[in-house]
Amino acid sequence: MTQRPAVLIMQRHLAPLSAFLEGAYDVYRFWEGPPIEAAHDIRALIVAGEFELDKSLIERLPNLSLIACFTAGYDGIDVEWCRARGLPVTHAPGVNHEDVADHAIGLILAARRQIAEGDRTLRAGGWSLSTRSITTSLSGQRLGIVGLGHIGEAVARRADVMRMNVRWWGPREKDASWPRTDTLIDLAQGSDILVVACRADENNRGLISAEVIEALGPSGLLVNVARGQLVDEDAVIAALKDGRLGGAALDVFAQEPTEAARWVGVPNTVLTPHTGGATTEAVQGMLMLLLQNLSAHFADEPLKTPVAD
Ligand SMILES: NC(=O)c1ccc[n+]([C@@H]2O[C@H](COP(=O)([O-])OP(=O)(O)OC[C@H]3O[C@@H](n4cnc5c(N)ncnc54)[C@H](O)[C@@H]3O)[C@@H](O)[C@H]2O)c1
Ligand SMILES: O=C(O)[C@H](O)CO
Repeated sequence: MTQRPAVLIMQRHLAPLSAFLEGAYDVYRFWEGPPIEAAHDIRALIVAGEFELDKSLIERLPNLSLIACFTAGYDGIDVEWCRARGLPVTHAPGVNHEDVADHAIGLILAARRQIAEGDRTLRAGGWSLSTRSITTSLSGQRLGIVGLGHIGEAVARRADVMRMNVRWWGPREKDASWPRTDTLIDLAQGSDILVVACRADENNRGLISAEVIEALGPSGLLVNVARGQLVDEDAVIAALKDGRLGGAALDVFAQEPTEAARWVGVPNTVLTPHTGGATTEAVQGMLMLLLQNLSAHFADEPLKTPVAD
């Protein structure tokens, strides 16, 4: 009988994948203890791309031949380093972007129309007939998108229907229906709402800097559905506290899970725990790609969705 390939799942929240892998693979789980005995057998790592992948672990697995990333983002993986060791990396592009775009619009609505705050006020008995909050209309708002990839485009399409005025910025010009600004600062200065939707890598850490936040200004809303490391989070908190930034609606954070205490007393924020792409449907699509990549790899066939660059 030929030996089944062994795979190692790195993060505990990916544990449900075991049930789909065990038919074809010997499955190890990192949180159950480093796979010292099985180190020689492990052929693939299964990872969530937002967590830093420990290079020293990779070096301890002599027969590792694939890094299979369950997620769209792969910022935690040093792809060049892996490539230099002949280790291909796969990910799950083009599967969860519509859900993330829905989430971004949800965050914008929650923040601008005070839906989350209204819910809190009502439940605390704060609804009185003597006052009524007046909120901001989304129609006509200038929406800036940082990174016009799968998510950025899906946000732009939704914003068009909602009669917002869309512009975008990214390092490369591309054929798109929406105008691209010359610089990120131009985009921030000319936006009421700035949605961060780009890939995160070592070159764009802190891209949404204090200067960009300043340019967005006291009535601007910052939305981040991409990665926390793209934003100078300390600068965002400071600007929110002293009114230099109007609001922030965030699904991703510098540290995940973010400390609840970090957000106490930070006004005009709507926060969600990195659930933008977490729908049953998207997860099924991501699982499908993971299984296809693994079986292609072990059959010596071309990978379905390798990291392209
Ligand atoms: N919140 C969530 O649950 C969730 C879900 C999926 C993806 N994400 C994150 O969102 C990112 C984008 O996802 P996608 O599916 O749109 O990926 P994508 O590859 O389709 O698009 C990424 C875009 O970023 C652009 N880009 C690269 N570097 C840039 C820079 N320095 N400045 C501006 N733009 C830049 C690229 O040109 C590309 O258009 C992922 O890499 C991931 O980190 C988050
Ligand atoms: O990149 C993704 O697919 C999501 O952020 C989940 O990690």
